[in-house]
Amino acid sequence: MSRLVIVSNRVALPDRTSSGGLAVALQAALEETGGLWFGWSGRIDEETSGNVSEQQAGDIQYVTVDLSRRDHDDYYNGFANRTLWPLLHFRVDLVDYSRETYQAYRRVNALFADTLAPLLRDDDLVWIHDYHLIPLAQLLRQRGIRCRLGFFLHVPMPSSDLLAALPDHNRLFEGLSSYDLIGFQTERDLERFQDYVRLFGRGEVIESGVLATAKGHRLRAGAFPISIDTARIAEQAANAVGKASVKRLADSLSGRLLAIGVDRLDYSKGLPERFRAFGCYLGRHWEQLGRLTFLQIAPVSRGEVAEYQALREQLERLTGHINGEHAQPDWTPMRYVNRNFPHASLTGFYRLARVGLVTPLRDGMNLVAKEFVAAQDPSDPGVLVLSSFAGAARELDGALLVNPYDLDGVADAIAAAVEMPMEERRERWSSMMARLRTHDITAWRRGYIEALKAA
Ligand SMILES: O=P(O)(O)OC[C@H]1O[C@H](O[C@H]2O[C@H](CO)[C@@H](O)[C@H](O)[C@H]2O)[C@H](O)[C@@H](O)[C@@H]1O
Ligand SMILES: O=c1ccn([C@@H]2O[C@H](COP(=O)(O)OP(=O)(O)O)[C@@H](O)[C@H]2O)c(=O)[nH]1
Repeated sequence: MSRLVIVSNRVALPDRTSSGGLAVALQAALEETGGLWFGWSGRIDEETSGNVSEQQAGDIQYVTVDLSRRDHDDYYNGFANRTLWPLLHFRVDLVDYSRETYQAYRRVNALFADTLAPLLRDDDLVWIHDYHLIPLAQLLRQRGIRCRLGFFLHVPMPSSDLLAALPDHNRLFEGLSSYDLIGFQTERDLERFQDYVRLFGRGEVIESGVLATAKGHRLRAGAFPISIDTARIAEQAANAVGKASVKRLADSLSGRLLAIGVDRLDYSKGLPERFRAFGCYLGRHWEQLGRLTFLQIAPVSRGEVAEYQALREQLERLTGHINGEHAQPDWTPMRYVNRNFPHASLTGFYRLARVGLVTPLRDGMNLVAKEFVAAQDPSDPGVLVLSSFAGAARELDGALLVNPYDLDGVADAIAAAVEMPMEERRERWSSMMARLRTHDITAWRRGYIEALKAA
């Protein structure tokens, strides 16, 4: 059997906590098969990049590389998170491009290729993840690597006119043609990629999912919606009811209903809009005043990047403003927490909630939406209010779908969730849960790996 080698910038090392969906999902996938996980150590060396560390946990071998302060600033904070991240989330207005950070991006990809190449065997299946590592396959091929190389994009693929705004976009996206298979979160992302290949890559779409590049190279692409370990989340949530942190939250509600949001503190998640929509709900639905408390968990993410710092300040102001306007002596409508919680508590929090608020402006998938559903009590499930701009909206048909820019619409959806009769809540939840039971993390991994073997 081939060994699975996963490569990603973010690695969920056994001794670290991280709150991104990629790390959570890949950890679950590797636990089933074992294999090698290669990527950044999460450590910054003041002097140089390239110090390699190894550790083993169960059947998973971790090999990671430290980055220098300069590479971390220019590759991770810079080109990955100030150029590609906003571009791929349709935020051309926030794109900050410089040749210097692009050079650093290529330099770190070359470092990854140099370190990884000697570890690879011919029959390995190498699965490379996300926008940090687009050029890696080309660089590995240049180093004589012949094994199968797959790529998965966790974030959205925007329309080709937006991609074309990136200087040197042809050179960057041409790198994708060295992969045997390119995976996207949704069919819509795949369609937009195919448009780009036709319009700007001078390639051809032979049939859906089979492309010919300008140089005549054939490659495959497909939609593989990522998912969660549904059974494990459901079990964790049921067990979490007895946990002290969950009991404390339940007691603190004093009989009121709970609405919950769980997101990295990122502008793609639509948090200012969500906070304002909650303020709108308090104003528009005064008949429900005092019935619902909103808890937003938002661990700080990419905190060295200016746009993320500005967002944090904006959310602090908004929370103060909304609470100041609507709080009563014995009730604060909004709780805002910048801490990272383990799944053992988080799943219990989801289960306590009547309303799950997942309203990103754009999101590749959004695993929180799926976790919220899987964590519910089948006899008394909560209601998911979900942005139609999250990849998850394509699958979770029992959610109340909203446009996150329509604050009144989101406010009305919150009110509808509060009033929704038990029978309708159960119906909506059952159809979503049925989907998540069959399309779980194992189905995602198997679906992709089978397609990579066949490519
Ligand atoms: O590694 P970080 O910079 O701390 O960021 C965390 C991750 O954020 C993004 O996650 C995406 O992947 C999820 C799983 O497929 C998906 O549900 C979500 O919609 C995406 O935003 C990013 O793409 C990852 O590379 C980061 O590790
Ligand atoms: O305090 C937290 C906040 C988030 N998460 C996890 O981080 C992931 C977030 O993934 P999602 O796809 O929703 O968004 P991303 O952060 O990857 O953009 C989910 O598994 C969450 O349960 C967590 O473990 N603790």
